[in-house]
Amino acid sequence: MSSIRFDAVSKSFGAGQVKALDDVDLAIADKEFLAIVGPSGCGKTTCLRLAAGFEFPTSGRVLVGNAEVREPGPDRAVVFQQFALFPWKTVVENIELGLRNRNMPREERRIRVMEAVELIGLNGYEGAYPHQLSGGMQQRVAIARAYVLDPQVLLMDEPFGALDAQTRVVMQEELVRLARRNPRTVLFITHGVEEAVYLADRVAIMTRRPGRLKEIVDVKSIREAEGWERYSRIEDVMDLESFVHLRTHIWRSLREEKTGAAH
Ligand SMILES: Nc1ncnc2c1ncn2[C@@H]1O[C@H](COP(=O)(O)OP(=O)(O)OP(=O)(O)O)[C@@H](O)[C@H]1O
Repeated sequence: MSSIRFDAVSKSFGAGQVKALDDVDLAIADKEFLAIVGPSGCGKTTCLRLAAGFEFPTSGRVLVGNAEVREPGPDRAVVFQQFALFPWKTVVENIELGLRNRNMPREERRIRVMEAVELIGLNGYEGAYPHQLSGGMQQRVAIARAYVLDPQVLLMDEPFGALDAQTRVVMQEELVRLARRNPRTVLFITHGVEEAVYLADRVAIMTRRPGRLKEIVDVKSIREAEGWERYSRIEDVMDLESFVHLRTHIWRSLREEKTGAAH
């Protein structure tokens, strides 16, 4: 069981001058994919860093699998926008780094890494160095590095933000495929409304800073009712009336926050 729960979480920085989060209650179910969208600076990354154990709430509690988060742990893997691969290590060496840190025996490591290489479609590039790979391939290595640890929880902060539009689409489609084959509890931060609707089971919309939860949109029930899963291409899903409707709804809600129309 690897749910994530924010229980009345507030977070301030710098002796309280900057209030980033204000009384956030949010529950992400085991194996659920939840995306957070919200205006810049509303506290999205702060939510993720709290779940990762890189930061701690000023008040309230963050729980992963019913245990309060007190430090980073192997049950949670984090993927950031900047891939942060080691340039002097090959694809395989980059992917197996976390397993080495866990003192996993060499043969087991090899099997796990090869499975991840296969899953993420990097066969043939095992010995390549990051500078020999495109941005999309580098990000796939970063995602494989997270998956190989077989974490119960994946925390992804704008993981495709630095990619060009076409590569981004390929990565989004791949993540959906991976999520179906190997579901994990995912907290996904994005500025992309379409990306959120395409990937997530639910989309949480945050208010302007100090970030509070404004609304949670249930995408999964509509995705299932409207049979989005029949389509493997993002553009076909994005064409569906039900998709457009959800996207527009979230856009409006976000625009209210940006322009302050709701305040
Ligand atoms: N370590 C820190 N020290 C001081 N202030 C911080 C720190 N981390 C975040 N903040 C502030 O907290 C607020 C929320 O930041 P956060 O990065 O969580 O927002 P965000 O929603 O992820 O923003 P963006 O969409 O622009 O990435 C911002 O005002 C930011 O300046």
